[in-house]
Parts: sequence; C-alpha cells; structure tokens
Amino acid sequence: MGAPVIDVRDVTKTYETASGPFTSLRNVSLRVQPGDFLAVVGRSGSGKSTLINMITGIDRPTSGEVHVAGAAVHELGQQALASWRGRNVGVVFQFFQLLPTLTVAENVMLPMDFCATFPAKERRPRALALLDRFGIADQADKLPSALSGGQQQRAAIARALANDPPLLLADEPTGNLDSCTALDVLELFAAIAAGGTTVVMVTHGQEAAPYITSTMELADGAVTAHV
Ligand SMILES: Nc1ncnc2c1ncn2[C@@H]1O[C@H](COP(=O)(O)OP(=O)(O)OP(=O)(O)O)[C@@H](O)[C@H]1O
Repeated sequence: MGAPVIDVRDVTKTYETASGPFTSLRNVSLRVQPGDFLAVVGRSGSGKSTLINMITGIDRPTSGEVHVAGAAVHELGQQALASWRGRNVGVVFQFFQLLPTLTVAENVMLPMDFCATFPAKERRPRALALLDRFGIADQADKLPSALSGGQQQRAAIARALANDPPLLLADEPTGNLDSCTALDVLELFAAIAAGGTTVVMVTHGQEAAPYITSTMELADGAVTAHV
C-alpha cells in the first residue's frame, strides 16, 4: 500500500476547562488511503469534530502526531497551515456556508483566488467545469439563495474541489437535506472517492453504508471500531 493521505498517530487532546482538564480524544490512531471514503460516526460529544479539527490543523493535539497529505500538520505555523490547507483540504459543511453576496461561480473561484493555484484566466472556466460536473452549470451566475438545498450543497462541493485537493472533509453534509437529495450527495462523494480523492465524512445517519469504504466509530474520545 502507498503512503496514506491521513496518518493520525496516537493523538490525545485534552482541554483545560473551568471544571478541570477534559479529554476529548484518547490515543486515537487512524490511517486513510487515497480513494477511501471513510465515515466517522459516534454519539454527540464523542470527539468527531475534535478529530476533524486535528486533521485540518484548526486545533493541535496535546500529544501524538498528525500527518496529512505530506505535511506534519501538528508542527505547522499559522501561515504555513493556511496555505497548506487551501491547497490540500476541501471542506463541506452541513449548512453549505456559501458566501451569500457572491454568485455560485464566484464562490467556486474563491479558493482558486485565495491560493492562486490556477492563472486568473483559467479560474472561471474551471469553476464552470466543476459546476457542470455536478449538474448545476446553469446556476453559475445566480446567488446561492436562489438555489435549492441540494443545489447549494453541490455548489459547496464544487468549491471544496476547486484547488483539486487530495482530501475532502465533510461535516454532516446531508444533515440539512431531504433523504432523496442526501443519497444524491452520497453518490457524488462515492464518485469523487473513486476518482482518487480521499473523502472523510462525519455523519449520524446509517444511509451512507452502501457508499462508504470504511467506518470509524468513536465513543468518549476513543476508537471503538474501525471496519
Ligand atoms: N474547546 C473546547 N474546550 C473544552 N471542551 C471541548 C472543546 N471542544 C470540544 N470539547 C468537548 O469535547 C467533547 C467532544 O466534542 P466534539 O465536538 O468533538 O464532539 P462531536 O462528536 O463532534 O459532537 P457532535 O456530534 O455534537 O458535533 C465534548 O464533550 C465537547 O464538549
């Protein structure tokens, strides 16, 4: 097997709180290979978001190491982190988080503008090609508010893939969609993973089972299953 896209090694995260230290991840290790579609499951408060924050470098482990897409994320400074993240990690959220005053195409161009990954004249054609891939090219020049929830999530997925990152993280991406639209989005993720992009998704639902390649379960900050 080649190098994993995600290699989390024995990570523990302890927060100092008013009522004393609180450990939200306990000795968590995780390896995810290119093209995997991993679901991270567990009850509310089990540590799913904390783990995602370790992988993106939004937060640092108290102990352990986090290697993602060739970077030692736990060691990067803020500036290096921002630049690394922009090129290597696309993120999709439950509530889409498209910028409401920009058109759909402009939202998709934003990561390309931020990281200057593609020459300026290539950015709009690339955004349109991504929107076309997800079946919403005809929505490119509308504001996000004019789109349905499913269309907004497709636009958000296009934005997350704008810089062609090796890793796509999704935090309850179907939580705000009806069940039929949710299955469409899961199918898209499966196709994205089959194309070689690693997809990691936090989810509460069971409906992802036919689409994912593995599941990791957390309880009280510890890995209880990884199949
Ligand atoms: N900054 C922080 N300071 C103190 N405790 C925190 C902090 N961040 C998270 N926690 C605690 O760590 C535990 C795990 O939180 P986390 O958000 O990772 O859970 P989760 O599984 O993502 O939950 P949900 O499904 O509700 O989003 C929770 O008990 C939470 O209160």
